[in-house]
Amino acid sequence: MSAAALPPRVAVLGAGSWGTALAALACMQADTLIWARRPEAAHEIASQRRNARYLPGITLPAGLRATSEFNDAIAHVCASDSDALIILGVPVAGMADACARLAAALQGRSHAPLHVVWTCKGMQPDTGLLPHEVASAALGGLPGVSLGVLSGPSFALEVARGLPVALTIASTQPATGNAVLVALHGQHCRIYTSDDVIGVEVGGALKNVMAIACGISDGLGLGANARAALITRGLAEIQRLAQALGGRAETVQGLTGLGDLVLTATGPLSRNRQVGLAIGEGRSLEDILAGGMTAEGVRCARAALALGVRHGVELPITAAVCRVLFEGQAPRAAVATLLARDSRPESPNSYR
Ligand SMILES: NC(=O)C1=CN([C@@H]2O[C@H](COP(=O)(O)OP(=O)(O)OC[C@H]3O[C@@H](n4cnc5c(N)ncnc54)[C@H](OP(=O)(O)O)[C@@H]3O)[C@@H](O)[C@H]2O)C=CC1
Ligand SMILES: O=C(CO)COP(=O)(O)O
Repeated sequence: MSAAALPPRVAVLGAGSWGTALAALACMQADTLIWARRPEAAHEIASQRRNARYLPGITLPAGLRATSEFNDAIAHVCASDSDALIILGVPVAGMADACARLAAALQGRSHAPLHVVWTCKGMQPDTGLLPHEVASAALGGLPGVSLGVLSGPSFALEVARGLPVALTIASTQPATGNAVLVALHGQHCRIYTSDDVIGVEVGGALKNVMAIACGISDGLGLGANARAALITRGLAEIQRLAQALGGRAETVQGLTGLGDLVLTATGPLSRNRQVGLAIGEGRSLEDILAGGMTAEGVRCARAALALGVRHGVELPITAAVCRVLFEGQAPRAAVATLLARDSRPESPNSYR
């Protein structure tokens, strides 16, 4: 697959840090409009070239247009006479809402092939549904609409600064991979393609939980050896769940699994790691999340554990994170419990 075709029109729905950084990237080669639900956020992007709350210090490209009118964003892509791309930049908690809104806005509109891709990393808290299940329920039956997930190791602030990044688009529809490739693959951004939607989504969801675990360990001052062990055994845990759900081990070992796990578990910009660090230093979860920070590993930990139970997959690190976050177990006691487990073969599948 090459990036030879004309770039599609792009609408980015959600103007937080990642939506804005992706829109800034896309507008370098595609006609791009970003939608923010708050009018003042759209106005700040359009008139001041800034999104100070989410990307402090960044000047956005002059070519990026913004709106707070949802229908304007949908009209922008539907007006295209060739393939167009919608990127959902909302967290997993806003995914069902955004998909329902999108489905309603598309009713009765004609459009060329429309590719809808999401960037969220997590699971629905109550149901454990992965993002593709949420998207399929709302959008799956719509004619001319195909779906995919865009993921990988990518701190929004670094991307907004024009630093290099590699991302993976996973879709069962090659045309969706191609639309993302043509819109985003370029000087600073490499796009890889995959058809393993489940593997990509489980990697993105669980790496946040592992980043919390590594943050806790570092906050306790347990050292680099402990962090390396958590990353490696965390990867094995992610692989077990991904395979049980139908994903592939090779995907977990790629950008969206290992790559994003290493980034998030060690990178100072990670909000999930910051949550873990603060817990390890003795702060309460309520206090840490009081400012409204997006840290999807918190709610994902419980959903993933329940999913593991349903599928007979043991997730010891996820279970330890849950005990610390939700059951009041002291972080040091959780570490002791992990260390006291019986020895076993290192293979990720030795648990099943
Ligand atoms: N930040 C990063 O480096 C990366 C993030 N991601 C993933 O991308 C997703 C978005 O994260 P990120 O941009 O960081 O999050 P942020 O917290 O920075 O921003 C979230 C944005 O989504 C908006 N939003 C939230 N709920 C809804 C909703 N129901 N309808 C419409 N808009 C909504 C918020 O609007 P408002 O401002 O009005 O509250 C805000 O603009 C997450 O799943 C994250 O894991 C992936 C790769 C990198
Ligand atoms: O997903 C991310 C980088 O790929 C961002 O991680 P955090 O949500 O922990 O900040």
